[in-house]
Amino acid sequence: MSLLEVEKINSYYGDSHILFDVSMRVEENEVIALLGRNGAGKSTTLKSLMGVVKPKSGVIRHKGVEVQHMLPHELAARGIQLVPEERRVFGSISVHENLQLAAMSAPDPMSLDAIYETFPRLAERRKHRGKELSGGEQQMVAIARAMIRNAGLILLDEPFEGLAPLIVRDLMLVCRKLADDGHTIVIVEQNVRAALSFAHRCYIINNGHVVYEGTPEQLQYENSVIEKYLGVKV
Ligand SMILES: Nc1ncnc2c1ncn2[C@@H]1O[C@H](COP(=O)(O)OP(=O)(O)OP(=O)(O)O)[C@@H](O)[C@H]1O
Repeated sequence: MSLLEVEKINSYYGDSHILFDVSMRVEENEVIALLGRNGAGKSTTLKSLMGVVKPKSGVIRHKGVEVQHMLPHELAARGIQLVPEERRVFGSISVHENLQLAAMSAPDPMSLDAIYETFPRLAERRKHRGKELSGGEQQMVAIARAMIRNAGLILLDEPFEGLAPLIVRDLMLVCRKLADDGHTIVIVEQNVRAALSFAHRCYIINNGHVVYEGTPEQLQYENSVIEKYLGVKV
């Protein structure tokens, strides 16, 4: 049994049909990259996994239990945590206080010492206020908050968006460490090369359809797929 099984979900915004029979699976300890052009349906897929958008048909199973009817807070309680594109770090309180707040709202929080081990940069910046952090550091706080809640499945929505290349590199190292430590992650990202540098498998979505599934190694030989659906070199 996979940790997450998505079977033929169809999601809509009002009357607009956005996802068409999207199927995918996520194994425990696996990092999955969801790739595709702007407007392809990647964020809508994440929102469907998080209960923010309710699929009109299809099944989503988490640990073998059907969850497609559940509300976001019920899915969060099951250990599915979304790190949204807008990072929502509290600007007027310190990094440490931001993390403490996350720990206070979790039933069985991870220790902050363990978090600081994974994110040494946050340990250095623990006394700085949220608004004094760079975009990459804010993204680290957002990811750390999901980890503190002992997320069994972390959904990352465009974590590298709008960050300078050097900061993307730092954050990629963090993501690679999370992958090496066995965290299960679904990452939506426009920066294909960055996402594929630590993903185990990827799905490409185009016009709301899954058009490719494979490992980054397999994908690098699929020039026509890359050109048609991603428009970049991998
Ligand atoms: N709230 C909404 N209401 C109506 N249509 C929406 C809404 N959000 C997204 N869409 C449309 O749904 C389609 C898929 O959008 P989605 O955000 O899932 O794409 P994406 O692959 O994540 O792309 P991007 O990287 O640009 O966010 C697009 O055509 C988009 O215009």
